Amino acid sequence: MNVIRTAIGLMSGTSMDGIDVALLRTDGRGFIERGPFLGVPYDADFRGQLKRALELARPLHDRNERPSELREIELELTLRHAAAVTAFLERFELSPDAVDVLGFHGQTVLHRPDEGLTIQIGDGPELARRTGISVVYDMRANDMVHGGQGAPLVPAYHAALAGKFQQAGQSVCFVNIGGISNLTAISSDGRISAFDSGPGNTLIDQWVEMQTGRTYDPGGEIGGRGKVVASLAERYLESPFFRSNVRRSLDRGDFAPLRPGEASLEDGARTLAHIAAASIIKSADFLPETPSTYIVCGGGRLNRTLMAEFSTMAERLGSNVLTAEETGFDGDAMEAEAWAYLAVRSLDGLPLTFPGTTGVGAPVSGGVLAKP
Ligand SMILES: Nc1ncnc2c1ncn2[C@@H]1O[C@H](COP(=O)(O)OP(=O)(O)OP(=O)(O)O)[C@@H](O)[C@H]1O
Ligand SMILES: CC(=O)N[C@H]1[C@@H]2OC[C@@H](O2)[C@@H](O)[C@@H]1O[C@H](C)C(=O)O
Repeated sequence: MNVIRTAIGLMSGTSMDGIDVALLRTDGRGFIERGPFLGVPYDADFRGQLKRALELARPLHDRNERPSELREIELELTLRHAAAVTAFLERFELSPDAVDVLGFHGQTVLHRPDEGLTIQIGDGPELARRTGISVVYDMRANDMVHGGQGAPLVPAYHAALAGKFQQAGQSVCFVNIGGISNLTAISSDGRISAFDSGPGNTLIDQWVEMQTGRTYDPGGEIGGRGKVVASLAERYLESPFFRSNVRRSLDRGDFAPLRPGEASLEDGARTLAHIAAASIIKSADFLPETPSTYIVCGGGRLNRTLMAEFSTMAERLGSNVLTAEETGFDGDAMEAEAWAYLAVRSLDGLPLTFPGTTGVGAPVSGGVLAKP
């Protein structure tokens, strides 16, 4: 009999906009009962500390190494996650005793799959002590030890959600448009193909923040007033990343930001939205079949300019584009839900990654358990 557990997933992603908190009741297999979600934004000062953490991590070669300043940021990140859990429990009137496990992603500060190196800061034992709840953390490392890319990990959860579409004989592709975008395609006969597909919001965010101080393009309104600069789009879309047969997982800094003066604010935002959309379509060429339906989650689904570009390109190829909400999901919550799901799978020693998701040689579990 599979044990159903109550799990809370904690995701702090490459956009560094805050902590996503989501509750799931699941057996880590086919039983999934989604619970509430809470987004806890970071203030500008801590976002600055996280960006500093990326700089501090750059010279590292050992995933456990923590120079003192990086260790301080890691502790602050951990305390903020503990506070987010407390706020979540209070908001939804839940006792810590009602929660079996926290799935704790932490913050990726360095990701070099070619070197078999990925570093997420976040102190799992400290989070367990602070919350009184068991924590599964460090879920990417074991995949890399076994030759995988260490990312993406949400595909195991997407595959569990796709069941209702498979029954209809449809091929469906989940698209997470986060800082980086990633795809999980489930073919009509159930085969999973997943990989990072290119820059998502991160180039748009960096461009808008550099020009206006705002951290993103709300609704894609700025881009909506611009036009695509073809020469800039070609520069990004000609990247070897889109031609390689090896699907590499990406780090936030793998695509250089636009430089000041290369375009007007509006044209730059529009061009980068176009690049984010075109990246998905170009990467989808590596899927075994063109998806009948794309289901878009992640913050990028709220950029109407990006979504209009993507819908036009996808529909030209005969695919339908829906947002997570149009298919009964919560596009903001899915990554945190996935981390709750993966934490339960980790407790049962079930695989988190597969040859079709990270390129790992064989299905492998992962994660480290810290008890309070
Ligand atoms: N209302 C909005 N309009 C336009 N864009 C938005 C809106 N809300 C969020 N975004 C975009 O979504 C981003 C956050 O998305 P999300 O939380 O999915 O990224 P992430 O999880 O940090 O990234 P990753 O999945 O790469 O780790 C923001 O940085 C912003 O670019
Ligand atoms: C190393 C790392 O943190 N990668 C992230 C990033 O953000 C999106 C994409 O690249 C994805 O591969 C991954 O996160 C999601 C949650 C994943 O592992 O599925």
